[in-house]
Amino acid sequence: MAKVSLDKSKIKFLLLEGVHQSAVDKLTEAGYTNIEYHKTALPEDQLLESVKDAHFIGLRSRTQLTRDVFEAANRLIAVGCFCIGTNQVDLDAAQEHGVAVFNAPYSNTRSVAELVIAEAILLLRGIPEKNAVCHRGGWQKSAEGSFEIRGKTLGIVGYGSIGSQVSVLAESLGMKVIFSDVVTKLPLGNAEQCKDLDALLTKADIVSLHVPETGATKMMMGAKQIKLMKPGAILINASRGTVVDIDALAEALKSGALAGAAIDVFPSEPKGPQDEFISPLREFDNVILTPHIGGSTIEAQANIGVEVAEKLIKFSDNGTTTSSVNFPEVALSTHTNVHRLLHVHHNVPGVMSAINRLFSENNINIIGQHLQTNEKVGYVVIEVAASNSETALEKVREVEGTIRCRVLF
Ligand SMILES: NC(=O)C1=CN([C@@H]2O[C@H](COP(=O)(O)OP(=O)(O)OC[C@H]3O[C@@H](n4cnc5c(N)ncnc54)[C@H](O)[C@@H]3O)[C@@H](O)[C@H]2O)C=CC1
Ligand SMILES: O=C(O)C(=O)COP(=O)(O)O
Repeated sequence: MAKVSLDKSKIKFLLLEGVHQSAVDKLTEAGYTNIEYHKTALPEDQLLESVKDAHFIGLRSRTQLTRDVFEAANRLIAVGCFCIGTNQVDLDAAQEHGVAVFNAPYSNTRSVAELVIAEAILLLRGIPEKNAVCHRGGWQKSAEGSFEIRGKTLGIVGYGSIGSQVSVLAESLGMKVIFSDVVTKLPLGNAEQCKDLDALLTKADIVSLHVPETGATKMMMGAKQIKLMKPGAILINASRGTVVDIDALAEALKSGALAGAAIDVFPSEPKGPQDEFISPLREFDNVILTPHIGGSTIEAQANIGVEVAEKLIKFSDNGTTTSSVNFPEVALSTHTNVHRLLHVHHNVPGVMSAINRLFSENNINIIGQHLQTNEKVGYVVIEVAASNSETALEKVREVEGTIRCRVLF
């Protein structure tokens, strides 16, 4: 019988930005040996070249997967974001090209939350300045401007996985927690939801941002919002660099309106260690600057490697799209004695009836069918007898509205 599915050794995984070895190990164990591994993000021209024959891409927050990349990646079937954020991927373009995108929504939550709490303690004690003074030979032994975090009010903006985890840790340290979110959320512990961001800003001693990058969160902490913060308050941002107006923050620090800040993410981040980190915040000793390492712990990275690799393997091996961020979710068991056609199509009237008609006209029995749709695309998995799969694949590919179709033995 003619081959209708690729050998695993021919399925190329392009792994970027030093995703953890645990991902490589998982893929290899599952028989996927064609792995192009890069420790860093690739320059755009090199990325466009490397994606040409890639079936899967694995990346972190740095690599921008634009529409141009999807246009160049003819064979691509899925993207794995080995992180939480998916703003670096043009999800609409991915969907239009029939490419499923996965991420690791929880694996580095705790790492970010721990860092935020540590920064809150250090900043309220004025440690970053005192540390800098010591390094320069000084000795600033004073309680002036140093406070315990116990009893202080933490304002969490975005009460999702990370925000709510920060909330629990903060309360365990005796902080009062308030939060704002676009969605009404069940408060954990004694936390209280504020009516809006402005209300939170006027009450919090420390404001910590945990929103995703969206149109609505872009510059949500601008000059106006920063001015609403309490005199001597502290701002922590480990969400995305576009959320804070860095120049306005620098102004507030210069004038002494804010007592300090901890910033992990920036509007423009160096591409790698070879590039200089440029920011107006470099001059402030009372600002903790970190190179986007909120989720960078050994534990988080190892877990993320396994979690995302498993999602890609499942999708490749049996078509499961559970927890995809842009694709209709179909959960499938392993298939035995049948071949599976995985058909991605535009969600327009007539596609499914055309597919079913075609099966009936060609006398191909449908053993199982699993369909899920979202607003734009439909994903149908059709199980047929092995002897029918080649013809079935040939036929369904011709159905108008088809984006892509592959077959699994
Ligand atoms: N610094 C780092 O290394 C890391 C940064 N991140 C960033 O943290 C973000 C948050 O992560 P999670 O908590 O896991 O996400 P999540 O999706 O669980 O929570 C985000 C929360 O923000 C809320 N939200 C969305 N738009 C909002 C708006 N305009 N105003 C107020 N609230 C809004 C949502 O309703 C949700 O409750 C990620 O999207 C990512 O960008 C995540 C991991 C590591
Ligand atoms: O998980 C996220 O969204 C992050 O921002 C972490 O990104 P990274 O994997 O460290 O490039």
